[in-house]
Amino acid sequence: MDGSSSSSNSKPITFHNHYNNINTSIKHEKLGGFICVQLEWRKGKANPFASRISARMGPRQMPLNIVDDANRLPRIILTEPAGSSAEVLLYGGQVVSWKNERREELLFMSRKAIWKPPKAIRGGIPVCFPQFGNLGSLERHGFARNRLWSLDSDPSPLPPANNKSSVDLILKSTEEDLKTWPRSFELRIRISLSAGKLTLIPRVRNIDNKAFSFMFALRNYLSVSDISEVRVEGLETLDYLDNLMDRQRFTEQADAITFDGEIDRVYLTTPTKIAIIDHEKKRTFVLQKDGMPDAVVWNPWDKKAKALPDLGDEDYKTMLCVDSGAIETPIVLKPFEEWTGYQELSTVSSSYCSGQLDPQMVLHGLH
Ligand SMILES: O=P(O)(O)OC[C@H]1O[C@H](O)[C@H](O)[C@@H](O)[C@@H]1O
Repeated sequence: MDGSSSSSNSKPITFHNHYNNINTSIKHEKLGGFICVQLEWRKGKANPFASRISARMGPRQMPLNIVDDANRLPRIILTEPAGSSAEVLLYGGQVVSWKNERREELLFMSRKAIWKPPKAIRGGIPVCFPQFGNLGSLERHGFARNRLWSLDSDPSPLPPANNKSSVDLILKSTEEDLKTWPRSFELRIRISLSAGKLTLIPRVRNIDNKAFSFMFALRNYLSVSDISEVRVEGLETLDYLDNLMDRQRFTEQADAITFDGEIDRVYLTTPTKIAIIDHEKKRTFVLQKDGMPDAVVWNPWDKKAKALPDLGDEDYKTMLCVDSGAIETPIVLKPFEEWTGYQELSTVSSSYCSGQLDPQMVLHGLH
């Protein structure tokens, strides 16, 4: 779906964009049940923010492709020439879909996901900030995943993004958040799509006058064909904290992680590459990360799945969370310091049967 193509019956309307208080001119058209809007930032004389956006985008920059879906949640559609796509919600700053050039969905989304604030959406790539799990006094996994983020007009020092395949989002502390977590921050994320690759660059800036620390994780709900046939390589011999055993520390003994029951572990100080091998699909996800030394592996299995109201009873069979995180050692920022993380998800086709896959080659970049 490409909202940048305007149709003859698309009529421009003007509305006040409450997501970031910018007046925008909109062309809208019906596309497969969505209202598709094409945002054209209008240079606002009295609005320095809007002027900055216009300056950044320049006259020839493609407009962002934003649709307001059936749940009234604005989502940004990213596309790239090879034909893959990604969809990102302002709600949670969350990637909710990533499809390859054959239009196959690569991320898991619960069939019972609740697409309504204040619940976090069960699937895609939720952002866990400033807390992971229950490791603190805040709501589980922090509040970032259930806040409405804004488009980020000034992603510097990153260069301006290509609006067709990339989007910059920002979340700032609200009055309400400051009551429970009294630290002023700016949390940014750049989400970029290229052929076979989805890249997320999160950043946290301390705009407070005192230092603070936080945990951070990108929870990757990967779509797999059958969890019993999946193996994860790259975490062997590492220490992990087992959330199912009061966070006791163990050392991984297996050659690779396979699944036959509930798992909820934080692997510590992992290599920068992890391979998630889906035998049935003959597909391997390669997770590359930086600035987020830990990796969480989570599958609720049958009992927990039944207890989660927004997860289908059988959904655990087709999902696996492998997260990038900075969890065991929280990140500390002095005033005006910024932390930057990096995550890249890509897929390679794989088959043990045909002997095409050597996991070591995938992990060590020899493919
Ligand atoms: O249901 P959520 O808040 O998304 O959390 C999902 C799961 O995440 C973590 O891995 C926690 O350790 C689990 O206890 C929790 O069930």
